Amino acid sequence: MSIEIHIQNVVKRYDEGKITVIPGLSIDINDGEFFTLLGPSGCGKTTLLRMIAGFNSIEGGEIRFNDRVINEIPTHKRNIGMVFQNYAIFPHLTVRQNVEYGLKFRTMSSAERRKKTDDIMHVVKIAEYQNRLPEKLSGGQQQRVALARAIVIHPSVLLMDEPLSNLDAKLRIDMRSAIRDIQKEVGITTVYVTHDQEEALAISDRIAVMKDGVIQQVGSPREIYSRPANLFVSTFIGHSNLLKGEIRIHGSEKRISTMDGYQIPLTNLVDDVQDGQRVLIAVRPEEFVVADRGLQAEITGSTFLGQYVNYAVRFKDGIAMASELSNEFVQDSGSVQTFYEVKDTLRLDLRADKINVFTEDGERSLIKDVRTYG
Ligand SMILES: Nc1ncnc2c1ncn2[C@@H]1O[C@H](COP(=O)(O)OP(=O)(O)OP(=O)(O)O)[C@@H](O)[C@H]1O
Repeated sequence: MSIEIHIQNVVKRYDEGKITVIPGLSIDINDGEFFTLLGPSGCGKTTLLRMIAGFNSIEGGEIRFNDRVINEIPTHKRNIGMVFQNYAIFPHLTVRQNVEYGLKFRTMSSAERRKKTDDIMHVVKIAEYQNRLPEKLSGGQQQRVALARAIVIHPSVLLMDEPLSNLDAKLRIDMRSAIRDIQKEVGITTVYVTHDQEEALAISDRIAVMKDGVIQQVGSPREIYSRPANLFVSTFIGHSNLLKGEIRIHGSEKRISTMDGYQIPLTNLVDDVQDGQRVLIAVRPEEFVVADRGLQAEITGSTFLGQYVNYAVRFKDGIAMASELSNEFVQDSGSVQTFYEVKDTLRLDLRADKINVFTEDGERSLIKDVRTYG
């Protein structure tokens, strides 16, 4: 069954209404979509997920699954599958019994129950250890069991709250692709909570970035990374180097002037910028180009990371930043040096079509066509 989730102006208050955690939030989640709520600790991700699940009351607005308002519908009647960080699988039951447990409250023949369990263990790739107890499984395998138990009921909606946070770094990466593949195979509309931006970029169809209970931007991973709607999104997702600058308008041409006087022509600024307006320029590390012209920079440190060298750089106007240059890139640039040493000076140009420009207070992007709500 196809399910869209519509969240309209929902409000969450705690402590008898004294604390407002979500002041009025709206999102539409598409059928079959892998949708992620991303934000720093305490921004209200879990609170919102628990409202969708029915564990939290809703103090205003409504949540609908398709046309059906679910505000007052108890959790067990919402047909939801859930996976949390602590797996919550039963230690005294085998893998098969754990998965089958998901079907305990469904009326069906034992043959049907067995077939559904077999099918899902196959999809989630745990059939080979179906007779083992959880203590004989790795963390990743246990999380697969939890996932299998959540989806064996063919839920309308799958909710996951930081399901990978107990796993080590390597396993997290393996499991996030596994979760994504399984979700695409079964096609269940999924809401996923994480504070890990790389995980969100890797796993999601779309991401809602939240801060203090307010959505900052909704968009595809690519949109959010390359065209952040404000400074918060720009610095929360990936690394952004910040430079101060000013708008210069000469006839129909618009430029950004950095503090050391370097001028970057930009063709994609919004129409309402003013000559002399102060702005913030956000540059991803990979948007620097070693060139003959550009910002004067001095290397203040370097970290070798295999594919990349991460350089700390100081610019003439004194702002220090980290710049990641790939080894290959530095070689291909025609520079005589493959690697730079501390105290080396160089010039860094910026990829004008890639950089982002924000109002001085960081509240709004000044790049045309940036979508706040995808
Ligand atoms: N039962 C509660 N009573 C009062 N305040 C609460 C309650 N549950 C959560 N909060 C507050 O609501 C805010 C949002 O919490 P929530 O757990 O939703 O954040 P989160 O974004 O999921 O954070 P994390 O990533 O740390 O889990 C926090 O300030 C938290 O202290």
